[in-house]
Amino acid sequence: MTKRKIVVALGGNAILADDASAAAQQAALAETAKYLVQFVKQGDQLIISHGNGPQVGNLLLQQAAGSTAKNPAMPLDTAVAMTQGSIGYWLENAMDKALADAGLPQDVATIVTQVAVADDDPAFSDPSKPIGPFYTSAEITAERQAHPDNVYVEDAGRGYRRVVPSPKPIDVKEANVVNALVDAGVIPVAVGGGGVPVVKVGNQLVGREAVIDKDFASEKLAELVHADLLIILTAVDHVFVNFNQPDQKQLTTVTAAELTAYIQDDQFAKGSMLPKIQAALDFVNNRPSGQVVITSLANVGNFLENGSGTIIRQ
Ligand SMILES: Nc1ncnc2c1ncn2[C@@H]1O[C@H](COP(=O)(O)OP(=O)(O)O)[C@@H](O)[C@H]1O
Ligand SMILES: NC(=O)OP(=O)(O)O
Repeated sequence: MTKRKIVVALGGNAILADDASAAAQQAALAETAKYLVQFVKQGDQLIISHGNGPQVGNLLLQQAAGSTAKNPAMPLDTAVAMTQGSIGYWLENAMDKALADAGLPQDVATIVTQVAVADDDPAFSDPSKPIGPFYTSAEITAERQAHPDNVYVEDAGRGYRRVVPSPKPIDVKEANVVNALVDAGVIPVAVGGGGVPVVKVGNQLVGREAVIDKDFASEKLAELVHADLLIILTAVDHVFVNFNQPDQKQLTTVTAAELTAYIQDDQFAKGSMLPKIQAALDFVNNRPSGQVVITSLANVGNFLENGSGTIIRQ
């Protein structure tokens, strides 16, 4: 069997459900790693990416709470890098154990990844990426008073959440490093939290306070490393049309043209499934030999056995 190069993007539930403690997130990743090792077992070359919305928002709150003149809070770009480090550590640690349990020799290495964005991206003046915890309507007034510069929005009936700018990724600075690691048989963890947003000023990359969508960043990386497959793991086994309606229908294999028609028909929720679909379209349009799979961690075994999941191709 030929080796496939796969970028796998981990959704929120792969790391954090309700309990934001380090122990609970590590326990979730220990389970996640067992699923990911199934790809390695069958010979695929993996590159792992992950989100950081809850974690980076929590980190900013911790920074603000302990901030003094001698111990200042770090800016958002640095906080994104910090979550790449913490989640990367948890992932390496969990994957090391799962690989050893399966008798596999691969090493795992986290790359602190810088992702280029455009300074004139309209997202900088229109914050949309939810980060950190949910607030009730009773809590949000105090939160707004404590942090008057922050923007908060109501999130689909689930409470209020801080939102920050989320510019589109243009380039991944460390893409060649990621590929070199893959060629050396290492499993890289890269573009964590969408990557650290940077803009180029002369020869200097300068951080920008934003959180890039991890599905868009994973797509860009998949393009740049010439991946065969982009797998977006989330909470659902399939993408649906008429989602949550009595006549909902799961999508199995779907073409870019069909997906575009479904977008025009408003089938995918903004801020949840829509960015995944847009990332999928970008990948198959920019890399016509590539495919995208959207499914859940729990369904990985079925995907490997019989192709279960939503498969998107040109
Ligand atoms: N058409 C759709 N088909 C499937 N899921 C959908 C659809 N529209 C919205 N969703 C929701 O989108 C969620 C995935 O988005 P989100 O939770 O933001 O992703 P992540 O796993 O990256 O955190 C699914 O769990 C599902 O509840
Ligand atoms: N950076 C990012 O997209 O994180 P989430 O997937 O956790 O929202």
